[in-house]
Amino acid sequence: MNHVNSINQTVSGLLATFQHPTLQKNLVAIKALSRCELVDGTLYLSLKMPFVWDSVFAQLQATLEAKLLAIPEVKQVKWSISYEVATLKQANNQSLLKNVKNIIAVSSGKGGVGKSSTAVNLALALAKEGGKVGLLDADIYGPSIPTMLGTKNEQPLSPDNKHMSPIMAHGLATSSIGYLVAQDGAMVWRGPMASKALLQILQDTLWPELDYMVIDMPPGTGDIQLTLAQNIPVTASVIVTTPQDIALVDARKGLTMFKQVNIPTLGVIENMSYHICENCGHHEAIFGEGGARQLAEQYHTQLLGQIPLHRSLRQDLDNGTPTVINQPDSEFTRYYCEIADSVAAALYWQGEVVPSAISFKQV
Ligand SMILES: Nc1ncnc2c1ncn2[C@@H]1O[C@H](COP(=O)(O)OP(=O)(O)OP(=O)(O)O)[C@@H](O)[C@H]1O
Repeated sequence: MNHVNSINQTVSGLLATFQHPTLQKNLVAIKALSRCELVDGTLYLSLKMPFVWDSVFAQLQATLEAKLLAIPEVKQVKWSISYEVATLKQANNQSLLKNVKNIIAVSSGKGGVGKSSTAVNLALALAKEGGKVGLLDADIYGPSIPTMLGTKNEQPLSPDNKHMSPIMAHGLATSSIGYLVAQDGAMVWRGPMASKALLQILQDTLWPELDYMVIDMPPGTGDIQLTLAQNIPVTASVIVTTPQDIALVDARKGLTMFKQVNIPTLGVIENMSYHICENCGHHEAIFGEGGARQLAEQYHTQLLGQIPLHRSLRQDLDNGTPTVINQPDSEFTRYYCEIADSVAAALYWQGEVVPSAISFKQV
């Protein structure tokens, strides 16, 4: 066997041993290695992944670095990662939205559990992990995304008097009904009207090419949510809950609703899992413990992650710079990034890949 082949085989063998919850098949099986080349003692390793994975990529490097440096010819390793995010088939065979590969609906059975906060930080974390990401605020009752992103005084421009440009915020392409109505304008929407308005915003926004669009759905499981879920070309959903019993009862209704309309659920995110005392760092489970995990098990889905209740998370949102932006190196951002990787991976493994030739076809 020649030298090059033997290094290739050693590297592949090592890569194949790397295990992580985001990998249902190993890196070699999914043909993730796009470059393996030894030049003057430097081993260039490049991965191309079908879902965002930056944080796990850092873990991979830490796990394998020493083993790679133990190969006699290798003096140093230069890693890189790129993405060709897969388009997964939409639920209910809905037509794809132009430029948008995958749509993730973030829902909650009950109001006030932190659905919008989670949607915003999840979208930012998907971007931080390597994706091109959009965020649509579909919470027609109280569109809070513009406040959370610090864009509430902005108004979308219309370059052709028909479509509108998204508002760019912290690297996300965003749109919200909040950009179009007066801030104190009380909105009384009936199901079909709300759904029509939302679909129009979704379709009339000039979205750039996006790997993931996160939709902040209105809270609850009534007619409006059902109509929206059925009419938006959603790929999959995520349910946000707190560990409190009453929130869990409503989260259950959310899981049932998506099942009824055949939209797969990727898992449950538990927000306000425990309170972190600002003075002493003590963790207290003020809303109870273990509820979301049990819920996920009962519905054969996964607990995607747990976010603590902490004053700085609220402050960051109130200031228009969510935690993933304002505290990029914090433990909170790490939690959101881990959730983002789990969401992106679950979407890929649960879904059916649409060949890339038709994935950008306009509807
Ligand atoms: N983990 C957290 N720690 C601290 N504050 C939080 C956390 N999650 C959410 N909040 C705060 O709780 C409030 C409600 O959050 P948010 O608006 O995201 O809830 P929601 O479920 O989207 O509400 P609605 O149902 O009204 O749309 C906000 O002020 C937000 O800043």
